[in-house]
Amino acid sequence: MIELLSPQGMGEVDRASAAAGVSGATLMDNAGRAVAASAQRRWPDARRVLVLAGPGNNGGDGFVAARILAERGIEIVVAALGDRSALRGDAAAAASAWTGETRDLAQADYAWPDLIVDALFGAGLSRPLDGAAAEAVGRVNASGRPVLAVDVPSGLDGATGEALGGLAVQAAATATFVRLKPGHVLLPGRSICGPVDLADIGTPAAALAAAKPAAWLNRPELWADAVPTPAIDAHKYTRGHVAVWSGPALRTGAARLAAVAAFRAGAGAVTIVGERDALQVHAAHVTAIMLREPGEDGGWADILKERRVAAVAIGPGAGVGDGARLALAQARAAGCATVIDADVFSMFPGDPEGLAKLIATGQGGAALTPHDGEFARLFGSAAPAGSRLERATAAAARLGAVIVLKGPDTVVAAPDGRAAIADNAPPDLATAGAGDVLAGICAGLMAQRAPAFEAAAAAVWLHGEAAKVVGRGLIADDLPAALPAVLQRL
Ligand SMILES: NC(=O)C1=CN([C@@H]2O[C@H](COP(=O)(O)OP(=O)(O)OC[C@H]3O[C@@H](n4cnc5c(N)ncnc54)[C@H](O)[C@@H]3O)[C@@H](O)[C@H]2O)[C@@H](O)CC1
Ligand SMILES: [K+]
Repeated sequence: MIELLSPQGMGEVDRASAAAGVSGATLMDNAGRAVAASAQRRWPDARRVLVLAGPGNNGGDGFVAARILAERGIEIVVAALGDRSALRGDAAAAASAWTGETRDLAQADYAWPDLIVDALFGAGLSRPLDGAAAEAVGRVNASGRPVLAVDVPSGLDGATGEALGGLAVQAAATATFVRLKPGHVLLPGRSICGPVDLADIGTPAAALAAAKPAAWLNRPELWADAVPTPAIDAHKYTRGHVAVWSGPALRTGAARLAAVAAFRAGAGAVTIVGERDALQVHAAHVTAIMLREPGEDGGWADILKERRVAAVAIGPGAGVGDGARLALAQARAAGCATVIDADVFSMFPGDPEGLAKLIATGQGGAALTPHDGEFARLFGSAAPAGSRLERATAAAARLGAVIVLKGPDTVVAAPDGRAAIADNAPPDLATAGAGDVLAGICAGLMAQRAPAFEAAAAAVWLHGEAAKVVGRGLIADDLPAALPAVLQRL
């Protein structure tokens, strides 16, 4: 499992390393060597390297990398921010061990190098860049030279993936240590970092053991054990029955996309429930999917109970009428796992507590799948602040449900604080109906008894992989049909 550690957590690990017998100087030496290795692996032909060294330990890593690369015959100039005598501790020692050319940052020649190593600021960045640092970053970005960033590109907040004050070095690659940070994965950070090399720098296991991950990268190792494969004696209802609530006749597409996706994700049976005129439209499109009127068989609540519905998807094309609201309440009361999307968020504008109360009436797992706009609508003026990771985590705790904050870096967060960030969604997924498919996959997995967090994380990953199978020209209708190829690979 790929853990993400906050920059603050990383600092604690570094301090615990010293207590466990591995000094900061050793870690810095290993970090600088890792930077030199990345530089030579990625830019084997670089003969002239400009190292920008800042006033803290990130700069210290830069001085070590400068020394190692110079020992290997590469021409190095270090351009340092601030006075060398102001350096402290390990960074001061690393700077003293560097005997080659050093100039003031303002004197750096950006036309000279084949490669720039950015060791201005790392985890210690505490405010937007200004003055000489800001000017240097502007010149680096205008230089057209490739940049290898040390730990994080200077200006980028490793916790949030945001450039503080909107200014950060644009790296061609980033060399980081021990663990990825959320800012390497969340956008725009992921784009600002380029590909990230992760190096072990000899951190003792005891120092890492106490570190609580800020999140995980959304990969199958995180949820594969919780996503079932059908048992040999399975029949359609034991595999899991999904009911999808449909809106009116002229808005049936979203519910149908969700229903087909739930089926492809492994539900044994899928029923679309809606008014007769809507079902007539569905009937022209679906075959194995069952169609029921909410009034039939004694009503929606009875369908849920008698047909042993395990999971309900409600929201895609649902409309905001009383019918959908009642259907949601009855799904919760019936103990169904519930995926809540789209129109449901418009039923509770600025009233997340109202939705939380309704969710709490049932025992089934619940996953909410808003995009940023729906998230804002649901939370109104009391929306949680911070990065997408922080907002999703806070929202999950407030709602007592899993939150899937959709976007190119979808965050899945659980009320207990676990979170997963996806980095596998191609831009082709920015297409109408893709969210309905995601809700359906999630419901299909929850119907198979996957817990809400694992089901949601798996759904997000499968959705991204299915989109990659289709590639350019993708429309949402293609996604369910691409799922078998992805499921086969698991
Ligand atoms: N033992 C350790 O702690 C290790 C740390 N490592 C490196 O150390 C880095 C963290 O070092 P530090 O905590 O010293 O932090 P940084 O080197 O990122 O920067 C800290 C310094 O910059 C100043 N500063 C912060 N924001 C500023 C701004 N906007 N403008 C001007 N000055 C600003 C701070 O006051 C401080 O002097 C990591 O990113 C990593 O590269 C590695 O050497 C591995 C071991
Ligand atoms: K840096």
